[in-house]
This record gives sequence, C-alpha cells and structure tokens, in this order.
Amino acid sequence: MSGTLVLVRHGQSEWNKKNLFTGWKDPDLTEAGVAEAKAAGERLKAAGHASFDRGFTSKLGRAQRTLKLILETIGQTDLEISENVALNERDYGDLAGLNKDDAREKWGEDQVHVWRRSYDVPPPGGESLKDTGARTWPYYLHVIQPTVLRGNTVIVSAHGNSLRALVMALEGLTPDEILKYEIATGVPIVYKLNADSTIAEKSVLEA
Ligand SMILES: O=C(O)[C@H](O)COP(=O)(O)O
Repeated sequence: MSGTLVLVRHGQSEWNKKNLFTGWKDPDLTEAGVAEAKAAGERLKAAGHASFDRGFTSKLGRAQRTLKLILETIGQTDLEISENVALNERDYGDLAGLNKDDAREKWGEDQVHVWRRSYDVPPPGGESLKDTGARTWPYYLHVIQPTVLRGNTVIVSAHGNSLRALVMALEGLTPDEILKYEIATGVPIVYKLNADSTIAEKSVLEA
C-alpha cells in the first residue's frame, strides 16, 4: 500500500444556503458550514487521520476556511498548504449568482440538470465538468498524486464539481455514472492508493 488521499468538499456556504449558483464567486461559510467543517475534522480524527503531510486547496475562501477548520480540529495548524486555481469550483459562467429554482423555471428542470450534472455540456459562458477536469486532473497527476505516492497522507479541500471531476478520473466513472454522483458538503472521502496509483480502499466518513 502507498499513501492516503482525503478529498473533502467545503462546508455549506452562504450561497449554498440561498440556493444560488456560485462557481468562482467567493461567499464565506455559514455557521452550519463551519460546524460541518469541524465535524469533518472530528470524523477524520476518529478514523485515525489525526495528522497530514500536505494540504491542497483552491483559491476560494470557503474551501480554504474548511481546510483551516479541519486542521484546527485535529490540532495541526502548521501544515504546508498549496492553494491553486486548478482546484476551484466549476466556473458557472452566466448562471453565477442566479437562484437554482428560478433557473429551473426559466430554462426547465431538464436543461438545468444537464448544466449542473452532465459531463460535457457547459452552462452558458461557463465550464462543463469535462472543462473542469481538464485543469483539475493534470494538477492532480503532476502535483497531488506524486505527493501521495511518496507514502504521504494528503488532504484536498475543494468543491462539488472540481471534486466530481477528480473522482470521475480516479474511479474511472463513465459520463453516465458521474451524472448521478453527488458530493456532500463536509463529508471526507478517504482513498488508500496502491503504489501503482490504483485505489486499494475507499471509505466515506458520513455523519
Ligand atoms: O457552484 C455552486 O453553485 C455549487 O458549489 C455547486 O453547484 P451544483 O450543485 O449546481 O453543482
């Protein structure tokens, strides 16, 4: 067995709470989001992940703060963290700031679902999951994965769709399978990787 990779989506943001498309906008966590991040830290600790060798996050505050809260909870505040735009949420383009229910009324349930969950249909002016993967996957392969394969325990705090893109490639999911794949806020996904980078074990630390 080689290293351990933990993926976690940020806790609830102000815009998650208001049901707004967010993308590259930068709202803070809600109080519930802060509690989710702390609870994620507690669950990681309980599962034996009380210290990490390296952290990665996006350039957006909600993911950075989630990582900080997790690290404070496990008692490790000196971790080396890299922030990179490659891990940012999918760019929601013209939808950013719109209410998701209003969008369903305007464009129809099916169209909005395609924009939110399909593999290669971008929202107007924004990125498809495929476009998102075209930046997250190279960063994973060139920077994150080599760190894990050196035998390290690594945590990545990012976003619903940047993590869906990573999970799709990591687990070899098809465009059809990824359509149904949801990543909950503040729920760590723990992979143990083999030396050849395949997945040895996966666990999801739900509440
Ligand atoms: O950017 C957003 O609006 C959310 O973080 C993720 O949105 P989604 O559930 O529509 O993919």
